[in-house]
Amino acid sequence: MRIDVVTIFPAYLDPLREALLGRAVERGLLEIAVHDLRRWTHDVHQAVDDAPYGGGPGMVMRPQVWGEALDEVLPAGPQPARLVVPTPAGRPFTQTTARAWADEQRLVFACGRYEGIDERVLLDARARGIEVDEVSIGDYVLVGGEVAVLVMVEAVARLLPGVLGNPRSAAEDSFSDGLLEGPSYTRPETWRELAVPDVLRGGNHAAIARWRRDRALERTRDRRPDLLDALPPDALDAADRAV
Ligand SMILES: N#Cc1c(-c2ccc3ccn(Cc4ccccn4)c3c2)n[nH]c1N
Repeated sequence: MRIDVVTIFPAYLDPLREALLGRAVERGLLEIAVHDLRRWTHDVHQAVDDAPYGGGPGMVMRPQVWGEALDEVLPAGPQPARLVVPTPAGRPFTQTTARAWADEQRLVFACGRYEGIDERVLLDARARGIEVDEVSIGDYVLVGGEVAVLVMVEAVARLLPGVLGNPRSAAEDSFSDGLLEGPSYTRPETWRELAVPDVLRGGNHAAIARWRRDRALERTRDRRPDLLDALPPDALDAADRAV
């Protein structure tokens, strides 16, 4: 997979070169290129924004600059690519989204700032046959798209083959079965007079699986009842429903 990110703050994306993702890039499991949007300005001030038509607070990012940038980074043509535009007005980005995007050959992220990007940039991309997803990482307002891109790139990249040391981690993490993960423990057996639950030290794998499922159901019911409501009818068996 190749990932391109266009932004006026390229350094915001430096964390993509660190740790797990940095190692994945070094190992050739994915490519990441970050582009400074100001490269496509032609004025001495390198202006990327202007006042909104119709008035209102803040500024809007100019279509000319974005148009030239995306013409170069995401040229029209038969390449399967997806343009992702983070926005507070977007569809929710979820684990399901991450899984779908993990199958893409190319993802191009457009990081807006100010009050966002002129709508015609997205219309033009769609008119050029490019899949455009406007997505939000949560119901709160950030200052720009860069942090959202860090979140989404990590969520997608960890699903790529070979990126995680243990592929079971991605298959069994939160949301993989529609539930939140339950509590985890490691050594020592007792810490500040708090003991690890006996069942986890007992070696009975069926009992451990049951205990973990029960804790996941309890936690999901307590913190995210909406996820329980969204489960398919046959997702919970009688033992689950008794929790
Ligand atoms: N994903 C996501 C986001 C964002 C986000 C993403 C991109 C931009 C580009 C500019 N702004 C500031 C801004 C403030 C007010 C109205 C419009 N835009 C962004 C915010 N906020 N919250 C999320 N979950």
